[in-house]
Amino acid sequence: MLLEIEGLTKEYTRGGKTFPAVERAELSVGRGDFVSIIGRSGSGKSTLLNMIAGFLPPTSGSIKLEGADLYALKDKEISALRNARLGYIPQGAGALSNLTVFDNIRLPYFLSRRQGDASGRASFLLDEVGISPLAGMLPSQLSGGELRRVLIARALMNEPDILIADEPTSDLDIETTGEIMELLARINKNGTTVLLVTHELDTLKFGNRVLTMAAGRLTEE
Ligand SMILES: Nc1ncnc2c1ncn2[C@@H]1O[C@H](COP(=O)(O)OP(=O)(O)OP(=O)(O)O)[C@@H](O)[C@H]1O
Repeated sequence: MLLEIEGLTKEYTRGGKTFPAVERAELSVGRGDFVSIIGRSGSGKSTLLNMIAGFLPPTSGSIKLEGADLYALKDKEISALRNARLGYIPQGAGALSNLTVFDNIRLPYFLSRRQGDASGRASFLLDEVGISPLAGMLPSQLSGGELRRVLIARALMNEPDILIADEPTSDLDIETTGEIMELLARINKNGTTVLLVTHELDTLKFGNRVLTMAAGRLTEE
């Protein structure tokens, strides 16, 4: 199994009270899956994704990537593994404002790997996500949909095993949302596993599995 989540719990303490933002979540994701997780604001979706992406240690439970327990690793090893094997598309903006589109896309490559043709791969990805003419622009010169494409290309730079997207269309209009979702579906068809968090029902049809998050509990339809 590519990704195996067992008994995953994250508790927060606020105002002297401890509560589970994610409670005993179970999820197995195989290669080639396109998994959508839908839930209302505050249901625990970002908390779950942040744990999967290696940013947030769980209170209990485990996350295994091809059998290797993520949080048994040291922080540095988690960062290296994230950079090499997980493509993370953050919510909202997320591109570095002083770098061009091209350099934003190449960035993950220079954070760890030093072999191969980074520029060639970045050019290929620019074309793949349909923004080749924008290579030399700065993020501030792009529309929301174009910026989203930059973040998708950047997440694909190191050929990740799994692409993780946190509400990638929440700030986009209906038409642009459709285009971005079709792009994600095509990337999935080409072999990349996708894990998407959303609160929009319309985006569910693009995946092959749907789970619901409600008050920290994850259930499959
Ligand atoms: N650092 C924190 N400390 C305490 N409580 C937190 C913290 N982060 C999130 N929470 C709470 O945990 C719950 C789950 O939050 P989370 O952000 O995971 O939900 P979400 O489903 O992603 O919401 P949204 O769609 O609005 O981003 C919420 O009640 C939230 O207020």
